[in-house]
Amino acid sequence: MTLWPGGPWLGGTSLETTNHWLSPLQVPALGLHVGGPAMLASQKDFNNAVSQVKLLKEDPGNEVKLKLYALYKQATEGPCNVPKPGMLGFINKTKWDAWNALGSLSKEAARQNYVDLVSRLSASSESPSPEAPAADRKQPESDSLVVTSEDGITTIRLNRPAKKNALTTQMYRDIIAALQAASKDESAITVLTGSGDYYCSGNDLTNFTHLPAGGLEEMARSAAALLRDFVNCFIDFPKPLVAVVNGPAVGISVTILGLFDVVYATDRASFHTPFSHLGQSPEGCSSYTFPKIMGSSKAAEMLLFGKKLTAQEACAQGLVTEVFPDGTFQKEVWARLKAYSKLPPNAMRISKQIIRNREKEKLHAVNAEESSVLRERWQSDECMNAIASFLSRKVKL
Ligand SMILES: CCCCCC/C=C/C(=O)SCCNC(=O)CCNC(=O)[C@H](O)C(C)(C)COP(=O)(O)OP(=O)(O)OC[C@H]1O[C@@H](n2cnc3c(N)ncnc32)[C@H](O)[C@@H]1OP(=O)(O)O
Repeated sequence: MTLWPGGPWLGGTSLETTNHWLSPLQVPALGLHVGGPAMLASQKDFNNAVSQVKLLKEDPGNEVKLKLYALYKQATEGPCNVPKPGMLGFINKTKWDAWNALGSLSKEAARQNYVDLVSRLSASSESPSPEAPAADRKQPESDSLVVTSEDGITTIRLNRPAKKNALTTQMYRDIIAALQAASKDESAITVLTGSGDYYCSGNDLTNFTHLPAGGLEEMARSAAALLRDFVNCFIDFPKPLVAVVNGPAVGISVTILGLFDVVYATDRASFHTPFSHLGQSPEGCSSYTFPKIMGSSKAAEMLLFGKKLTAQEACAQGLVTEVFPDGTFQKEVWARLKAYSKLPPNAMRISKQIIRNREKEKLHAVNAEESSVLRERWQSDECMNAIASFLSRKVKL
């Protein structure tokens, strides 16, 4: 919805009664000037600003347009003096509210505030956008992650195919940075996928071999903190997040799927969470999301006994949205995502917000608990022995 559908931003309005709930003293809280006439803009400055506003390259958004409207009315007509529109005149009522909220701000101060606001808008529309597509922003520290932005989709690609896209500590950090950037860029949808035949083989087990000066205890502490930050980014990610599961998925790459909005998988994919085999315990909020998604006994079979699911089974249990034949997987999935990326981005964000907000507090609490349990597990003999077995090539999952 736009507040000025099809018309000029500063279109007129017919309004009724006054209702001042925002006093002039509260106006500075909105970043508005209430100072004396000595520092105020001239009528000419104001007229220039009115012309300049029509030349802005970018639509400043409804909130700013509303502020501009209110200041313009205050500067040209003084305090709101027209009747408040009825409930059905929603747009006019919103505009009236904005004007009326300026209370008894003087015409001169309103003029100055209008000029200041337009000058800030002009400056920011001329400088490069801070929300450039991810492809134009700082790339990850290593080649193991590739971030691109195209057709309204930011794609975060795990790119370590020789190691089945196992996640190094640097990759966790780079994914965090990529998600933070994607949450602010211009794309409508964000995708996580993998290069090569695997989606991801989970945590790189050699992460546990780089012991810091503080020893095992310090390693476990810092890994738990990183894990918690990593999962928090998925919990809080504000846009539609889609997993394009291009092959088998193991460990944390499976558990975080419960935090994605949509999961598309090739029929070659499998889903494996061998935590008990590794002397570890679930993470990625799966101890909460999996029982919710698939029921407690199916979740237990995966999370306690490490049952590996085929793509079809994962789909039947609700972890995967849809399975595609491997031969047409990429073509079908990207065509669909391109179409979805054309949907109104704000509507998608808001819908996600409504769905996620109800759960956010719980998810953060679960993440904190899972990370702290793992911190202990990583220092256990069971875990150390399992990792040593993998690294000495005795065990493959
Ligand atoms: C900040 C810390 C947060 C921690 C969060 C907690 C996360 C928990 C988990 O994710 S638990 C799951 C951990 N993952 C695994 O246990 C998988 C281990 N890998 C395997 O079992 C197998 O490699 C396989 C089944 C994934 C694939 O088998 P295969 O097709 O036979 O390939 P290779 O084994 O020959 O693998 C090729 C190459 O990649 C190396 N590699 C694969 N996965 C990992 C891994 N997870 N960690 C380290 N290295 C991995 C493998 O060693 C081979 O390397 P090489 O060619 O021999 O140098």
